[in-house]
Amino acid sequence: MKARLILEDGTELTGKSFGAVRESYGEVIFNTAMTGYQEMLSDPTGCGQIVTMTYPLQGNYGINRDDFEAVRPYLHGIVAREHCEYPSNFRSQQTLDSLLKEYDIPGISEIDTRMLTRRIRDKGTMRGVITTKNTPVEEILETLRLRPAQTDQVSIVSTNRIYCSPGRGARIALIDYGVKHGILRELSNRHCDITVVPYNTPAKTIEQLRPDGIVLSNGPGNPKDVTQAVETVQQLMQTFPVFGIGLGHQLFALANGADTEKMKFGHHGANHAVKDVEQDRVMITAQSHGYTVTPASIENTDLIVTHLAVNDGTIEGLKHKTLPAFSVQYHPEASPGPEDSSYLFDHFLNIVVEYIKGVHPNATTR
Ligand SMILES: NC(=O)CC[C@H](N)C(=O)O
Repeated sequence: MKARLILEDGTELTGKSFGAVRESYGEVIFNTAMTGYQEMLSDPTGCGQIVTMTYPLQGNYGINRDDFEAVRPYLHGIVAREHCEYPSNFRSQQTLDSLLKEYDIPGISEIDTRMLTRRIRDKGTMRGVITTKNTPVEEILETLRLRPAQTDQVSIVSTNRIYCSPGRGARIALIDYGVKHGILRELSNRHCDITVVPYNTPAKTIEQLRPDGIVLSNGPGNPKDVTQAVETVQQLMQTFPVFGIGLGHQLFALANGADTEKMKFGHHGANHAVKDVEQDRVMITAQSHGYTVTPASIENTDLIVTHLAVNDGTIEGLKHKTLPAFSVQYHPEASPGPEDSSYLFDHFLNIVVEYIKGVHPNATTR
């Protein structure tokens, strides 16, 4: 069946429908990862996005039980050069097409994704629609113009009640703004006693859990849409070690008086070089963000820039001058992508152990 992708600048591309047959609106971004479509389409950070995959073939190794980054995918659509209907992989349990149908997510293939990516790079991220209907372009553009920007993504993807993933190690309160399973896996591998709390949990409730450290998760949308988070982070960082990832990094910056801004087309992929300025070392990282911390806004804060993106010099990591709190814009849990940065979880847990010793000088069990 024929489908069209229409962008707010009037671009109209015709391709072939796969996945759900449904009209879907979203922010059209491009992702440069060469593998990992299952992880990317189930990363809650993508809630509200139509993702153009720059790697030309999608679906060729199918979908398996184990590589999801959330219980369900939240993407608003996927754009591919070529979609493979007959996957070949020993782990494959279903096709990309059937997964998208199951969750009512439309896909469009046979699109010139190189041209589309260049257009997004030139004009910046644009809103768009995938549709199989024959609605005239002018009518669709008018609907796009009138549609308010989505601001409720975090409340859609966050858990709505507290749950535990028990362990015998450090007790970590993880604030779920749209957490990827990769972060839970990294903490579980290190025996953490994890309590996941909804995005709007008050600081007092989190304090009552008596955590040893706080992780602020990744998540979708504009950090400024998560209004109550700033105050919560401000309170928690006075008492506990804090590690922010992705949206958690941006909220940590806002909580310290810095500012964030929208990027032209963001960083989405599994091959972004980041420089650790203190260690003078470069890592290849997984990234997925459309917002960034404004460099000039750091000046009068207690924050220090620890990491920079090699391609465009944007801020990729921060730490507090005096408190045991730090954050990274990229994804140290990879999923998908290189695991160069998993040492950050060890770094955080070392800080947590120091904190435990400070609070309980005789602690021996951890
Ligand atoms: N990686 C993330 O958590 C993304 C943060 C935020 N939604 C952004 O697009 O910038």
